Amino acid sequence: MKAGVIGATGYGGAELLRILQSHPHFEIEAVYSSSQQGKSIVEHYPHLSDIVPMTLEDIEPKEIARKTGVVFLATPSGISAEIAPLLLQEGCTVIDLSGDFRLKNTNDYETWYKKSPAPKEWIDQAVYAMPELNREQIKTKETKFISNPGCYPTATLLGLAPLVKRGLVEENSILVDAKSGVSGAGQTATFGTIFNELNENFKIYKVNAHQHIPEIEQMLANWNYESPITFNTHLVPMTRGIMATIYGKLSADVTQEELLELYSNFYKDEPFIRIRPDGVFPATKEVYGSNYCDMGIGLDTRTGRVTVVSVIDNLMKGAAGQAIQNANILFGFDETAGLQFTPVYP
Ligand SMILES: NC(=O)C1=CN([C@@H]2O[C@H](COP(=O)(O)OP(=O)(O)OC[C@H]3O[C@@H](n4cnc5c(N)ncnc54)[C@H](OP(=O)(O)O)[C@@H]3O)[C@@H](O)[C@H]2O)C=CC1
Ligand SMILES: CC(=O)N[C@@H](CCC(=O)OP(=O)(O)O)C(=O)O
Repeated sequence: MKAGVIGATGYGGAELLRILQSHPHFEIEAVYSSSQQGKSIVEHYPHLSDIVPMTLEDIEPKEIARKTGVVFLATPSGISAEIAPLLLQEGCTVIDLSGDFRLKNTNDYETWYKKSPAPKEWIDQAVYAMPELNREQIKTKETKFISNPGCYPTATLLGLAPLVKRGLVEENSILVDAKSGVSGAGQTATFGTIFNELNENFKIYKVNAHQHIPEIEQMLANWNYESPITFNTHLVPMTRGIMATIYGKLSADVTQEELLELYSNFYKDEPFIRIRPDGVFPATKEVYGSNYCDMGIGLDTRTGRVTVVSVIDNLMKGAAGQAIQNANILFGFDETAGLQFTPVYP
């Protein structure tokens, strides 16, 4: 299957190329750029020098449709909203990594992203695709447009799903304390991401205003958890990794043993989910460079609250890895194809 990557010069794009390069069923047919057309991708990313030295091409939807069977959009929010409809109209199968097609309610998009939403007809066609939670919907023959989930929502929703789907969390009790490495902010430096600001520092940002809050709440509402969550994000001086520490008040008497059993059973057939044994909690390095989401679960018997720790690599399970997992499902390939990376450690 011939694949194209738009936004190939970005971090998400580079990670897609790293995976696609050795994927057994996809081959990189073309890479696209809005600012570096005519240059080789290797000039921008020398670490990719063993892929065919590919020249970055102009984003021409007709030509992209002619050349590729699937196109990955690793472009910023606001940009995907413009490009995806043009590609879909030409008959492309599109996997979009941005936040532009995740929120079904366009008012939510305007409120949280502070931008104009994508056309509603295309938002309605996009399948919000987190394989562990809605695999069957991704598999349907009509699916031509995947909206890949956000990095924080991936770690958070995978951590919450077993509890919330079983109705084990009290309304108005979920708090999420999330931390990310700096590659989550993409490759363009801002004041907050320069070395002096990051080094030996630890910062909270977008307090109670992160654009991933409505994405998480949208899915929780599908599981009949209707109340808002408290969700905050922190920037950690590391390159990759997300840790979501999730707290919720339990609505029934359950033991630590039962909680571990619940999580182990819920994810027992999932190739990319690993549940730690009793008393063990994952660290971000334990998933670095891989498509895993690792979790640890701890019951606090004094407060009746549960703590779930969920870690992913933001560029893998949080972006490019999940996008390839979705593409594998969409095209009927083995879901783990091209994604069997053991984490890089230490
Ligand atoms: N980084 C992460 O961990 C995650 C990122 N995402 C999402 O994935 C997408 C890509 O993120 P990331 O790779 O980090 O971002 P980067 O900023 O690293 O790269 C984005 C790329 O988009 C391209 N671009 C910028 N403006 C335009 C434009 N007007 N038209 C076409 N292309 C444009 C640029 O390439 P060029 O100038 O060559 O066109 C740029 O390299 C974003 O929507 C992000 O929110 C989602 C989950 C996690
Ligand atoms: C560390 C960092 O800055 N992370 C970004 C993640 C953005 C992202 O992935 O944007 P989407 O909304 O398109 O998913 C942030 O918190 O905004």
